[in-house]
Amino acid sequence: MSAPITFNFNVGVLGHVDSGKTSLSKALSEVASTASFDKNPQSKERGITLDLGFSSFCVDLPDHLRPHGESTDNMLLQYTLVDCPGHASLIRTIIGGSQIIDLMILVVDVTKGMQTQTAECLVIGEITCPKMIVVLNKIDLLPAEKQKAMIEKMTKRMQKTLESTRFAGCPIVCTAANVGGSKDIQDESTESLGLDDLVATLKANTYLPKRSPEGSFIFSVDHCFSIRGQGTVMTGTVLNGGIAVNDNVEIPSMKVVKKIKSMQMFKKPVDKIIQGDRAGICVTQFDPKLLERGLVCVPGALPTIDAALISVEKISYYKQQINSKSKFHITTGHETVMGRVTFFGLYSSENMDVGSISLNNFDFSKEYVYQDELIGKLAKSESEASAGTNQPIRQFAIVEYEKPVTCPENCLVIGSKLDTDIHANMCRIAFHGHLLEGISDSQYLTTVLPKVKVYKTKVREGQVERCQDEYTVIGKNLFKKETNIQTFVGLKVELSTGEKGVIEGGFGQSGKAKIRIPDARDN
Ligand SMILES: Nc1nc2c(ncn2[C@@H]2O[C@H](COP(=O)(O)OP(=O)(O)OP(=O)(O)O)[C@@H](O)[C@H]2O)c(=O)[nH]1
Repeated sequence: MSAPITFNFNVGVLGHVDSGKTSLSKALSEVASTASFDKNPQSKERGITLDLGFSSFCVDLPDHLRPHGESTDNMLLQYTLVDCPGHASLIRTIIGGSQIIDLMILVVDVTKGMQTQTAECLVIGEITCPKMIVVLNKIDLLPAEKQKAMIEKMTKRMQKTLESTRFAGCPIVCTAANVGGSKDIQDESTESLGLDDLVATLKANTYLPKRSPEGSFIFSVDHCFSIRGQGTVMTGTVLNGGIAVNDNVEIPSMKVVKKIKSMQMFKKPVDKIIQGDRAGICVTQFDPKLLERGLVCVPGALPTIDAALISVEKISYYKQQINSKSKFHITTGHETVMGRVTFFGLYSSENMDVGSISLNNFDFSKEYVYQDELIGKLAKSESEASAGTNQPIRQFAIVEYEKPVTCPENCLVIGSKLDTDIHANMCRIAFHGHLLEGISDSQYLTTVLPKVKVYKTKVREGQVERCQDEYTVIGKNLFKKETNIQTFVGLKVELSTGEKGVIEGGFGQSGKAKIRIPDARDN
């Protein structure tokens, strides 16, 4: 029989520390590759491959994924499980792998429910993952007589939590990945419950992700070792594009270009690899200690930058104040480096295509207003922003990195405070966005940054001079004669009578302002 056609589907296994991610990944691989639902002998042959948190198993391609009614006899679906660490490094690892995670399994310890990192994983999932399955693990720890009721209660609680997320209504499955919780998950005799149900749910929620060989080849290396007489092997995942044997790859962190001698996918030699594939790439010899983890690409595809213009969206679970000019851990693509962040907002309704935004597009003299802690007041929608509140329509930031970062264009950016005590029960992820422009010319930055003026949030008091009409009053003593009132248009005003209005513009030449009281119309 000819070699089977294998489709690959990447599953991220995430959850709080000790929820049972590793146990579940192991049990899932074993159950799936030995269970009766696999009639194809090839799937067993491929078995489990374990390396640094990655494992994989194959099943027959489920019917709903069969292309155009073709027979699936010789088609396999390979699941690659990415068992993500539950600790602080989680964010780095997950964001690193997020571009290839097609579905996330969120593991919850059923005896504990949502924990801090469960929430963080949910946040990361919302940013990066199209689909999710929740697994309530360790059901064996629930007393038999109360098991059903407790599972129901926890399921309801999870459903409620998920209601406000993109994952509302996602499947919730109960398991015991390691009945009795033997400390040694390598123990062959471990017993599990609910795994068949999980595999069935996983299959039902699997889709064939679009993988493209187009675009610049970018490969995330998670392991590197040398084979005497052959070369150095880098194992990892193709994030973008594709590459073939004999092509050259660049290792930006080492500033070298190497020729690809051979490649393997799950122990079988291959000539080409494309986006989403997990592979080992053997290149001409170099010291593997110099590259434990990192990115590799076609020469020139990954610029190194010192600063960046990014788009910004606040994470609602992050409760601390976010001040402009403060420092965050900034994960840009695959690297996490401290950065000083200057936030600013675009208030103008000017039609700007975010994809084409660069610092050159901004007219820093008049179009935009900047505030500190502005991000905390993010508008929920464009209509809210343009309805006359002082909310920016879009938010941006300039990040100045403490050391240079090598990253793909338009990559994901996440701002977090990873030094927050993990036990403090607080979400550490503050905002996310995309890289809009990398800046490697620090001189350019010194000319641009001073133009981003930060206005402190201030309350000014003035008096109503007179009512101009039913809905408009003229206010005085709010601004100085020389102030450009245009930059304050849209800001909120509250009258001592409790009515709320917005600044509509200047009035006359002496710093007076026209204030619209929309509520007056409704009364
Ligand atoms: N009773 C019971 N114990 C379990 C179950 N699943 C895992 N455990 C135990 O829980 C502990 C943590 O399991 P791991 O699989 O290492 O958890 P993890 O989430 O991968 O842990 P980190 O990677 O450290 O975050 C181990 O002692 C396991 O044996 C289960 O279903 N039932």
